[in-house]
Amino acid sequence: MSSPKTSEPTAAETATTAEPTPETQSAGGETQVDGAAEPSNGSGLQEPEYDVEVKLADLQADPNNPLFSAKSFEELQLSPELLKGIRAMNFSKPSKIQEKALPLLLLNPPMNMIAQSQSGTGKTAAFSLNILSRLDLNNISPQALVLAPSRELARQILGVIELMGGQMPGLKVAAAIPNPKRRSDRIDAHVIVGTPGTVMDMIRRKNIDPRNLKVLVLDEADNMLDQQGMGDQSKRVKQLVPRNLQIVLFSATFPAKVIQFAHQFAPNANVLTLAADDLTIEGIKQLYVDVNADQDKYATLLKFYELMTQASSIIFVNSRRVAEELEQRMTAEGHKVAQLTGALDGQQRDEVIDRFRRGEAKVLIATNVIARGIDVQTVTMVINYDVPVTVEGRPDPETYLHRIGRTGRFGRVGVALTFVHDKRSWQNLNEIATHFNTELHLVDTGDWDAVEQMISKIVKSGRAGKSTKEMTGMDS
Ligand SMILES: Nc1ncnc2c1ncn2[C@@H]1O[C@H](COP(=O)(O)OP(=O)(O)OP(=O)(O)O)[C@@H](O)[C@H]1O
Repeated sequence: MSSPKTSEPTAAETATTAEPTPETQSAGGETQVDGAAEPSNGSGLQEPEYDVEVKLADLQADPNNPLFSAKSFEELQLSPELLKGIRAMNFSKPSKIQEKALPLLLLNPPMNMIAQSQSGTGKTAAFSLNILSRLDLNNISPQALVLAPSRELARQILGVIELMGGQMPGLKVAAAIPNPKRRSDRIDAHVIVGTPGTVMDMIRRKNIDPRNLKVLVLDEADNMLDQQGMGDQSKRVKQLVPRNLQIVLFSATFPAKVIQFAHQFAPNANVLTLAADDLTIEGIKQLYVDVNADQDKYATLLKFYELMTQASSIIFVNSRRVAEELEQRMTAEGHKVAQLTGALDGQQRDEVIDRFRRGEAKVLIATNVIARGIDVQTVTMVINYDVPVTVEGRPDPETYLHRIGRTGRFGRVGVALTFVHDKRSWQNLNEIATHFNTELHLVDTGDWDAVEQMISKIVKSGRAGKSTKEMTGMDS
């Protein structure tokens, strides 16, 4: 990053309020599996090139054995119903993480797994296939439990499992997310997907019977295990479920501070990891804009508005207050935006995210509640209106990575644009870029035509695969 043109901030300028709900926190990490660029998938999209390191808990699985790298779904000996489900999703071959993780996940007797792969590379399908292949459909009691950090993500995972298991007769999948009207309802389903607080509460009230659980998945596992995230809740859930179940931890990030706890939580796990340099996705063009003062941020944001509405965009902010202010101001000026923060009730949150998924709302202003896991393929632009920071006000590389990962899903291209407005925010972003050893490009707001042309070109091109220079007109 080039040096900031902005001056030293005042304390007031730098103060940011992290979203206080338990469903907001971040994660970060380093790690590395082998592999070359994927040929085109069924969708015509191409996965980015990256290496995954495999660490096996015991040597019963030889990583060089072709059985432990599945090049097709057929060779995994899945049921015909599951193969039909995969076809219905238009997946023609496994993604890199699916290729590596599935043979290990499906081993019998089951083994625990800690697996890392970049955002948008198909982790959900990997753990969902494992779950679905282990169910006894004749027994309508919970056999698999998936925990996720937000209701939005839990609902999304539920949708994937239902779609993938759509050909499995009698399959029941249920959500355990906050719902004041159904707090006392008992859940009879084969698979439960929920947020940890609600799941814990429902097990204690005997509305979820944990006795037949065989698989426990923590999606966004680093966040679910972090003491500043949902670590305590996840630990309590684990105390309430059978001891011998298969524990599966998935995330794009595993920062050093949680990795030890992850190994305690999922003992003797097979481990799939990525190198820190491989964490960012090439299809996501990372830009930043340097504005002079806080007030100029809004004016600059408006300049991008038209580009944002060309497809779908998310504007991330660090507090509910800024989300509300931006929404009110933009709406009053006739712009169509929606807002999603932990201040809304569950029903409102569901309505907002569903409208955004359907493309009825194109610009979504959000706090970190939806920074992780949300898969809306039409999102071509992510704006960090505020540089992500931890509750202590430190730069938060993991949240940055998860936020920008809402675009550029499964080989698509996207733009991630971060605003810096003073020395502190510039330093924070610079630390994030250094953490991932990645280059961010300065947008020259002196030439709007060029900016517009460059971003439109990326946004409209839709898919990755071209060189950065070709895509952006910039050297990477
Ligand atoms: N084998 C496959 N072939 C084609 N598309 C796939 C395949 N696997 C997953 N996808 C698609 O890729 C997209 C991203 O998948 P998913 O949401 O599971 O990513 P993720 O790795 O969990 O990302 P995040 O880290 O952001 O949670 C989804 O739209 C999914 O349908």
